[in-house]
Amino acid sequence: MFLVGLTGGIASGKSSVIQVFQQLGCAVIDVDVIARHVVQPGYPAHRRIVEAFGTEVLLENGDINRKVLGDLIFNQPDRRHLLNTITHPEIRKEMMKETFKYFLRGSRSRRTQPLAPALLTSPASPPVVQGLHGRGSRTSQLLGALTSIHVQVSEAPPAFQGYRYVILDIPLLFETKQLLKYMAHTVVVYCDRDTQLARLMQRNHLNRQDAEARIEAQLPLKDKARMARHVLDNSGEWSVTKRQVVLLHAELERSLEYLPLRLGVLTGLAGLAGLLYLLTRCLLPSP
Ligand SMILES: Nc1ncnc2c1ncn2[C@@H]1O[C@H](COP(=O)(O)OP(=O)(O)OP(=O)(O)O)[C@@H](O)[C@H]1O
Repeated sequence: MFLVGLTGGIASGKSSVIQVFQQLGCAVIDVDVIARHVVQPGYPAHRRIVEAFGTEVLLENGDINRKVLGDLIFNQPDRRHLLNTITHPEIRKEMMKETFKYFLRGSRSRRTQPLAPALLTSPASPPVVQGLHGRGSRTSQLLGALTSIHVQVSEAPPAFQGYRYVILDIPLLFETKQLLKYMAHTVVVYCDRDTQLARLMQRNHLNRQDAEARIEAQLPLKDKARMARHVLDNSGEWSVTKRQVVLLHAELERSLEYLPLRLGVLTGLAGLAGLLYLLTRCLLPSP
């Protein structure tokens, strides 16, 4: 199994893309959900945050008041660093736990493939995607090859159990960089700025100025796209984005990067079984 970090910008389409991966049967971990989970009352990070920042960061029900905490660390690098040193190890631990659960669970990806057939029967020929760094022409070639790739996705023999890769949805993957080293692949859900602005204004009912301020507060999406190994260009029609997701899923499924960990675990288990066998033979009296 290997990890795939997925990120993007505000309203660039991350949640929409994640939904497609889920429909394809992929394992997805939302790191934002984990970050909220580990600071709940009763967890070590909650206690340490209260020790470090005082009870004024608490709501009446004992939950962390994220707004107050956010204001406290705003423009305060030392305090932000302190908060990160409290939360990041807990987030990492939880993330690894969730990943391990997926490692143990069987794959649903061979059984649930509702999206790909729908895409294949779509009568519309896919428009050319104008991606970054000349990706547009390559993307359209790949889109043309979708049919053969789909066959590989859906008809691959059930030669393995467990997920080959897990997607981690990490909004600040490139900003904090903390989790980058664990990712075998990085994916950015990109869309051009005008489209991002229009979608953000529409979705959040914002005026242009407020929407622009929110976009400006983030690392530019173009920079994130340059740092990523894969870019899903969501500037165009949704059907085009869905096809890109199917292609990327097929590429990741074909990758052999899942093998080292699986072989390592299998070798470890075999070694353990051998050891137990030898111990039993030595300790039990022979008949
Ligand atoms: N290709 C598309 N065509 C039209 N609308 C789209 C497309 N992709 C996404 N949208 C719309 O744009 C909005 C933003 O998408 P989405 O919520 O998936 O983005 P996000 O990156 O998860 O946003 P955030 O991080 O701000 O929560 C939504 O209203 C969604 O329906």
